[in-house]
Amino acid sequence: MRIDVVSIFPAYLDALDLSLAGRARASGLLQVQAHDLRDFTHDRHRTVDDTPYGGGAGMVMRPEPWGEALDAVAGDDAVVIVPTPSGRPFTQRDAERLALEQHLVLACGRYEGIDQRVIDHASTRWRVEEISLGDFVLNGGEVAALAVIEAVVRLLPGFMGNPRSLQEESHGPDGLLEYPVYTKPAVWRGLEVPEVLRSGDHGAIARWRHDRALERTAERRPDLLERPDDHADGGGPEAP
Ligand SMILES: COC(=O)COc1cccc(COC(=O)c2cn[nH]c2)c1
Repeated sequence: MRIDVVSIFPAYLDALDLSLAGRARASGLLQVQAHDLRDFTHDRHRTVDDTPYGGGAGMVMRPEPWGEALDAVAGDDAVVIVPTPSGRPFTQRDAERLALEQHLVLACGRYEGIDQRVIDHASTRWRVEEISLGDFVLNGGEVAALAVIEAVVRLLPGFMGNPRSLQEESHGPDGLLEYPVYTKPAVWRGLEVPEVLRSGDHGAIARWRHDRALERTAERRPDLLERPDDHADGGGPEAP
């Protein structure tokens, strides 16, 4: 897989060298390249933003540099991913789907956003996905891009140390949150590990874990229990 990231702060992506993606890159199965949007400007001040038509606070990212950057970076098979507060919610299902792609281009917006014509024009040439990581606002797409890259890269075959751990994780096939986990010591600050987990009774352990996952999901994410088809693979009967 190849991942290109376009940003006015390309150094943000250096963090990938520290993470799983760093190992994956070493294995040659993944190429990640950050690009400075300002390299696609031609004025002395390398201007990337301007005042918004229609007025309003803040600045908007100019279309010309973005047009040239995407032309230079995105191949025909690329999926252009634009993190934005106004995007569709990004879920584990999306990470799984994107992990099957050959080329991802992350377009990191800043200020009040990127001129809409960039998205409109890009959509005539590539698959473009505007995605949201949550109902909050960052100063730019870089942190979101790091999160999307990590969520995708960890699913690539051969990158995750122990593939089994991919099956039993939150937002996994059963669509529930992860159950609580414990390790040694058996007693820590007077707190004991639940007895069942040390019983060796794997059936009882599986039941206990499912019950805890259900409990936690009902408590923290009741939405995941309402429409199973949105979150789990298959799940309940198809809606009529
Ligand atoms: C068309 O897309 C754009 O214009 C993107 O522009 C911006 C502007 C400001 C901040 C961001 C970064 O995304 C988020 O803040 C975000 C993503 N998920 N939750 C919060 C992106």
